[in-house]
Amino acid sequence: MTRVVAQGTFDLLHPGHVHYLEDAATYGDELHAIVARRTNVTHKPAPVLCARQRRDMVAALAAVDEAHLGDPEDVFVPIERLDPDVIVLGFDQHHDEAAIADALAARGIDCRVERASGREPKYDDELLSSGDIVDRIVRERGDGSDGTPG
Ligand SMILES: Cc1cc2nc3c(=O)[nH]c(=O)nc-3n(C[C@H](O)[C@H](O)[C@H](O)COP(=O)(O)O)c2cc1C
Ligand SMILES: Nc1ncnc2c1ncn2[C@@H]1O[C@H](COP(=O)(O)OP(=O)(O)OP(=O)(O)O)[C@@H](O)[C@H]1O
Repeated sequence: MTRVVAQGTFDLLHPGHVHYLEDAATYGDELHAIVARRTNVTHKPAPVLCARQRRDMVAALAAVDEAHLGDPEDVFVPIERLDPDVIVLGFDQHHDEAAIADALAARGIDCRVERASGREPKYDDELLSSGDIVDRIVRERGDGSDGTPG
């Protein structure tokens, strides 16, 4: 059995997330998804949804065998427990493959690091970004200041 790990924030699921997880699943037999804790999402606004809700939605996707809450402090704790054969990074994730490979080697974890493919929108109006979904909600539902009902 080849065990694969994917990870991300997975706030407000959209087809880009589904693409990433389906692509990651093709790297092995069993896909585990790690859901980032709010305190570790420092490179963009904090997620709207709590970590348990994000985990439960990711776990409901067909490509995912198990979804796990990330560790709040040490991101390598779940990796040590799951002991994957492959970690598949998202196509646009800021993580550096070589740095992760070095950290894995330092901990004696024998695991390769791959990068998933991206997914283009299928049609004009498709939103493939949690941040863009939030922006559209704020713009179109807003607080009533633009005349629309709050
Ligand atoms: C191998 C790996 C393991 C990770 N494990 C965790 C974890 O246990 N807990 C956590 O909060 N974040 C973890 N992260 C970090 C987040 O998933 C990630 O850095 C980021 O916050 C999510 O970014 P994105 O949703 O923009 O892709 C891990 C990242 C990597 C690369
Ligand atoms: N269009 C897409 N194609 C492929 N993978 C995607 C796409 N959008 C997101 N992903 C992947 O899903 C994973 C989790 O994404 P994340 O939770 O950061 O959502 P996001 O919508 O990209 O966030 P935001 O747009 O708010 O920065 C990341 O690895 C990311 O690469």
